[in-house]
Amino acid sequence: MALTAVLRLPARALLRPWALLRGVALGRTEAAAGIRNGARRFGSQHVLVEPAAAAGVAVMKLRNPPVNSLSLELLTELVISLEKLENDKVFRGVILTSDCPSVFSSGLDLRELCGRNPARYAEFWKAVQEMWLRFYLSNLVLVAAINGACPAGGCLLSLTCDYRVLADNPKYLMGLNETLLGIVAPFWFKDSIMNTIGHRATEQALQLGSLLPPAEALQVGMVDQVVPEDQLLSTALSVMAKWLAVPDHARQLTKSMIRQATADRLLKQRDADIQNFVSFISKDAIQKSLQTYLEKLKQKKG
Ligand SMILES: CCCCC/C=C\C/C=C\C=C\CC(=O)SCCNC(=O)CCNC(=O)[C@H](O)C(C)(C)COP(=O)(O)OP(=O)(O)OC[C@H]1O[C@@H](n2cnc3c(N)ncnc32)[C@H](O)[C@@H]1OP(=O)(O)O
Repeated sequence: MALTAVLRLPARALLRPWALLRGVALGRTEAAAGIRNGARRFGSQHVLVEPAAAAGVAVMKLRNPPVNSLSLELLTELVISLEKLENDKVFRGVILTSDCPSVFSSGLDLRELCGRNPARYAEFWKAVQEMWLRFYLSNLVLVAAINGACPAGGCLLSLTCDYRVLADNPKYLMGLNETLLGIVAPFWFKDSIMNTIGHRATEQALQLGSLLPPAEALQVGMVDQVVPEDQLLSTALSVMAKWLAVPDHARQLTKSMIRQATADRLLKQRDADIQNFVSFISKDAIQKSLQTYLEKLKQKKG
């Protein structure tokens, strides 16, 4: 960034050097446009973060076209973006949504699960764990504004949030469909859904790999609200206002009291969980199953 451009920045941007670094990553025009609007706007290649109209609230958009598959890069950038917001005392809440049309996130990037070596599988799985732990235990209020299909890892990401609003569109299916791919959701995926929809509903949803349309997702408690698509963001903002009316320290300690034990189950056995994943995913039968699923997805278009 040229010195003249730096000098034109408001003082508050200069106090946050990472905002400048992001400006460099974004390209000068986009960063400058954000600041000209009186709002700090930043992003990485796959995650766009901009302040919402409401004070203290940021909107975090996933942008890994075409379907926001959770690649190692996207997972890493999500964690970095959240950490930056947590360290910036201005922000108290985040609305998580998608920048890709009609898909919130297609889940873990299947290309990360096929044909890689054990070291890469281990690195990828560590990033999945990290994303889940950081989002699940975040001090910030997280509201998911789900504006598209939300299978598997996409559903998991939304389950880390404190509240989920889903746009009412019959194509926006949601759930943990791992069994349909011939794979098994790890225990912490299961814990996330069970803490949300309860034991009996989880028995069915997880074994059947159910992908639920909005009305059913609402009925089972997978989401808290279903609204017309054009009201998604305004609803998420209203929900956020209600959550931010509670003093942070009391809400944060309460959240941690409810969630820490679930996170600790993974924290106590992170390495074993990685080893489990690597040996499971490396099996020939699992690789075959995933390849077939990926090919079917590709053929769907033809
Ligand atoms: C006992 C021990 C247990 C140990 C635990 C071990 C293991 C657990 C392991 C793994 C857990 C994994 C969880 C996951 O998240 S797996 C991912 C599951 N995701 C899905 O099933 C969703 C698949 N995608 C879709 O259904 C559709 O794409 C979607 C509804 C999201 C969007 O449909 P749309 O019609 O708009 O787009 P498409 O034409 O289908 O897709 C466009 C393009 O993108 C490719 N693609 C789709 N999803 C993925 C993905 N998840 N990863 C990578 N690529 C994806 C698709 O193939 C198309 O590609 P192309 O044809 O344009 O090249």
